[in-house]
Amino acid sequence: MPTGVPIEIKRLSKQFGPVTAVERLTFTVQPGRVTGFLGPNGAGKTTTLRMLLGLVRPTSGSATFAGVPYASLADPLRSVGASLETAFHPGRTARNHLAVTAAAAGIPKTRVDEVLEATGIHAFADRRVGGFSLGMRQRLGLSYTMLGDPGVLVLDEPINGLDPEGIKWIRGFLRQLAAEGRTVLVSSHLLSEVQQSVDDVVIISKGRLVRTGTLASLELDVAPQTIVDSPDRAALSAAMDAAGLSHTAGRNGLIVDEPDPAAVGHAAFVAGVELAALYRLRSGLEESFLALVGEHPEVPAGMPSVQAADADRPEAGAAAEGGDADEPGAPAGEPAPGADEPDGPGAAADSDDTPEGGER
Ligand SMILES: Nc1ncnc2c1ncn2[C@@H]1O[C@H](COP(=O)(O)OP(=O)(O)OP(=O)(O)O)[C@@H](O)[C@H]1O
Repeated sequence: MPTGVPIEIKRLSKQFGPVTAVERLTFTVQPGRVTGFLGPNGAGKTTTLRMLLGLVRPTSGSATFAGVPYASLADPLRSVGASLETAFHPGRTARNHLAVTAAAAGIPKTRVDEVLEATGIHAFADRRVGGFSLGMRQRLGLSYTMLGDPGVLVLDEPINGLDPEGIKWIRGFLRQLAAEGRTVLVSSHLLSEVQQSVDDVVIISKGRLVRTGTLASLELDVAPQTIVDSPDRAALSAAMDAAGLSHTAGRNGLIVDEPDPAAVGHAAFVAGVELAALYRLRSGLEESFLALVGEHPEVPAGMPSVQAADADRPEAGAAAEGGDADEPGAPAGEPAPGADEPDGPGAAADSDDTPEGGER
């Protein structure tokens, strides 16, 4: 069974002329786990992966497999399977594509059928790729990455385009690869897309690292807040101030940085303020992610923001109207808790190389 090695990104930067695509990125991807490499469009994911695979020269820093750059790997196809930039000719069959690559890499022909079986497209092996759906192409891309039975998999948006059944399948597939001890790095611009597949996350925004850690640690970060309202909001605000509870004004009341509605209710009670609503507001993981990458979902005024914020049921005795969630993007949205600053200002890694032309 192939064993994975860590992917090590160290102070990696890439400058394209005036555009800083990646800036001093440092993180490690561990074997035996599925890691989500996340960030909105344009965050620098593809550029990072291209540097990792030796397709783009870094301006500074390094991207290696246990210290070895891709270009120096003794047997790249058997070490690293990558779905980046795999273009399939529409007129050729799936089997033909894989057979050609296998022959060139000295991989036995029998492996072609094995990977087609493993990715569930064996029945379509002799069909032309031009007729494949996006989901079938994704599976073919995965077959390709698996040809050399590599210990490391680098998959660019592999879930994009899959139907619900395909999504369910790939979750199990990725988990199995990690359980076998492989290193599995999966990029996506949506946390919700990979949330059920990944153990760890690396989140980037504008080329910079904003967060690494386990998915569970990100979940813990989703700090609930309390919504409280009163016929006399000014008095309520003063009551919160008096109790030392920081808050901001929302559409449905005050948003208080306190997870326990009882504490908020008590503060109002002490000040003799009548309440009209009191309930807990809990943001979802996706909102936490959006806040981290600086993209707050907008919800039109008056619309229940069900997808933007998942308000807990109003607490007993509260007069909340239908558990209407308040402001979207509710977590305080510290842009980078745990952000890794790999080096200080003026570090050598800051130096800008001359950008190469013609890349991409
Ligand atoms: N060859 C290039 N020349 C100039 N700018 C580039 C080049 N490649 C990428 N960029 C810029 O670098 C930034 C990061 O792009 P990149 O494609 O790495 O982001 P991404 O996170 O992969 O986004 P997406 O999911 O949309 O591909 C963007 O501003 C992009 O326009």
